[in-house]
Amino acid sequence: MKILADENMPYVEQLFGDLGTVETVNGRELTAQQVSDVDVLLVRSVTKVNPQLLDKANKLKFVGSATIGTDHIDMDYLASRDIAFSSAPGCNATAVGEFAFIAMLELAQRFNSPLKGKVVGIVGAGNTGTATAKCLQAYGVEVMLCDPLLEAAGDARDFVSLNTITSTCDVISLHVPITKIGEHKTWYLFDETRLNNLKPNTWLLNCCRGEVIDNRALIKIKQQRDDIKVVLDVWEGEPNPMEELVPYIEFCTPHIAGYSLEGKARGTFMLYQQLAKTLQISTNKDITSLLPTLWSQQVSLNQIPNEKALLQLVRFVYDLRDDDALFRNNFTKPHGFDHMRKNHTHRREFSALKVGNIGQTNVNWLSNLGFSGVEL
Ligand SMILES: NC(=O)C1=CN([C@@H]2O[C@H](COP(=O)(O)OP(=O)(O)OC[C@H]3O[C@@H](n4cnc5c(N)ncnc54)[C@H](O)[C@@H]3O)[C@@H](O)[C@H]2O)C=CC1
Ligand SMILES: O=C(O)C(=O)[C@H](O)COP(=O)(O)O
Repeated sequence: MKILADENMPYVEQLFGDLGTVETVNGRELTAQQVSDVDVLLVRSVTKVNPQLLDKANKLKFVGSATIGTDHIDMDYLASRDIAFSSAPGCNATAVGEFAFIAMLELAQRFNSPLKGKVVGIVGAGNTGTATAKCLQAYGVEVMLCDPLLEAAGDARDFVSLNTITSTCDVISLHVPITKIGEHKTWYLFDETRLNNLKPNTWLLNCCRGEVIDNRALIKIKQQRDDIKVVLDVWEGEPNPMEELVPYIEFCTPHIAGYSLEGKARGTFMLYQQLAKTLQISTNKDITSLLPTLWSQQVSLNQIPNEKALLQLVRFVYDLRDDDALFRNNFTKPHGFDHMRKNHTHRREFSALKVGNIGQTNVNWLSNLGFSGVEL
């Protein structure tokens, strides 16, 4: 069996090696010729899986995407060809939640304006939105959720409208899929009018898809309003972000909010399990044995961390400023955006670090945030 996989998919050989011959390719440049003789195709978000790519792939029986988003996949076409498909819902939700939380702590430090005490609006309360809310609530920050689809489906949580979010919240974090049609379409959900209506000093974070914000309108607004602070992990027109936009953004990253080692490994592992199910073979591998330990496994605290100390703790796991600096130096270089993604040093999730307490300090909220606990 020939298995063709995106080169940015860790652990693919370890997991799929026993099932067939694994070859890796540049997913953005994948051609119809390269997939013409494959049985299994494993992609990431940069590969458009459509008739143009697959028309010659007559042996293909399974397509897997190690991602949460599926906007790059023509599902109807796969169904019409009777090709099994699986994505990896939720695989990197923790990574995105922690990334958004870390970015908010960084903004708080930069503008000397504590996160604690602010109200954060989450737009899209699915896996990544909920993971973001979980971090914020563990730290004691008030969260408002906006998700008209979940609300209509009877989700028991409290929801508010998008207008309430923009008029009430100090921070807004976007976590919706990209959709171009329907009552709740998200393409340019934040258009010029909505951006104009943001209340003074709003912090706006986008970790979902670039086109949820009209990036040209964002440039225009930022030229007039320096009070709004923006963090972008995703960009309209990837892999070529608008060069004029970058100087207006506080923290810039190349679509790596979901790039924790755990998140990527989970994505590959979920596809391995789904392929095994499709082929009706039993699996004998587990994900934990694949993951290395963090360079430092444990830190001890002797007092309850204040916000500054919390930022130091999270920087110990992931320092967002490093990726921001790399971005600014590299995004205009040829293939710069994809090169940064390919060579990204996968950060670890909070759970990779054990946080213990010395003395009577209660750090339960840090376990709620995701850190592993340790008895000292
Ligand atoms: N930056 C990155 O590295 C990553 C980006 N993503 C992106 O984030 C998106 C969301 O991921 P998940 O939370 O896991 O998906 P999900 O499907 O679990 O949740 C998305 C939620 O958005 C809601 N929604 C849809 N339209 C809405 C609207 N107009 N207003 C408010 N809510 C709306 C849906 O009802 C759903 O509950 C993915 O589709 C993907 O495009 C996902 C993972 C990593
Ligand atoms: O899961 C998703 O959806 C994402 O946006 C991925 O984290 C993007 O990563 P790649 O698939 O482009 O490597």
